[in-house]
Amino acid sequence: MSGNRPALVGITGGIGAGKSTVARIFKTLGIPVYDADSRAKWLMNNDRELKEGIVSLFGTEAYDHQQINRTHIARLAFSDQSLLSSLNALVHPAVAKDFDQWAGKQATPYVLKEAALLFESGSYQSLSAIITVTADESLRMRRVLKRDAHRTEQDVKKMMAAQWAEDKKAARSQYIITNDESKAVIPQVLKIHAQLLSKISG
Ligand SMILES: CC(C)(COP(=O)(O)OP(=O)(O)OC[C@H]1O[C@@H](n2cnc3c(N)ncnc32)[C@H](O)[C@@H]1O)[C@@H](O)C(=O)NCCC(=O)NCCS
Ligand SMILES: Nc1ncnc2c1ncn2[C@@H]1O[C@H](COP(=O)(O)OP(=O)(O)OP(=O)(O)O)[C@@H](O)[C@H]1O
Repeated sequence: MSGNRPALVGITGGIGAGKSTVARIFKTLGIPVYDADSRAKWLMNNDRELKEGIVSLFGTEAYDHQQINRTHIARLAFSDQSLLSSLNALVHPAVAKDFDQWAGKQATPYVLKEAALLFESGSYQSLSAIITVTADESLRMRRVLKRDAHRTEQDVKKMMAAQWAEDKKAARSQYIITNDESKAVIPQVLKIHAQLLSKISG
């Protein structure tokens, strides 16, 4: 993990695990964070080629006043595995390219790519290390239902079914952060931050 560009570190975890919450702590340490969910949406709203691909998959209803219709796309994609794979095949390469450009502009020892699907999308292969944030499924479900009033338990179950199980992600990760409210999170972040800095400088 050396060179002029920052080392690329992924932070992942299932829906509701607390990736964004943990990533915010890294941000307070000065580490730039690329938020794949929100960049994906920005690209889906602004990249002409991507927009055309999405309309061809989901129809003109995919956009409402030039903005992606998230409810429409989520309802269809999370109920149809092949449609979800086609959506992923359009969006993930665009996000990978955007991340690469973004990372090239950062000047810190490492940057974080925050994404729910680092393993599933294969993008882990271009990263030096992966941090997985874990919490059990029932806690994740409770958190998401509390955070996202528009989602039902059924909606969240479908999203979970489209993601790898946490233990499978954790087994392939270099660092694990337990975010199940049994263990303080900040000390775990500080330890990993120090380990990453030492690995990069050494
Ligand atoms: C279906 C969409 C429009 C729903 O938008 P919405 O604002 O309701 O949800 P949001 O994007 O915030 O996602 C919430 C969570 O759902 C899960 N999720 C999102 N996309 C996917 C996916 N393709 N497969 C599995 N889980 C997913 C993640 O845990 C994510 O953090 C949106 O999630 C989307 O476009 N997904 C496909 C693109 C993608 O894979 N984005 C993820 C980052 S690359
Ligand atoms: N340790 C914690 N204690 C209490 N609430 C928490 C904790 N960690 C996360 N949360 C809450 O749980 C919800 C989910 O967390 P967060 O949005 O960080 O998860 P995420 O993994 O980024 O989810 P998604 O995959 O949906 O983007 C948020 O409302 C957040 O405030």
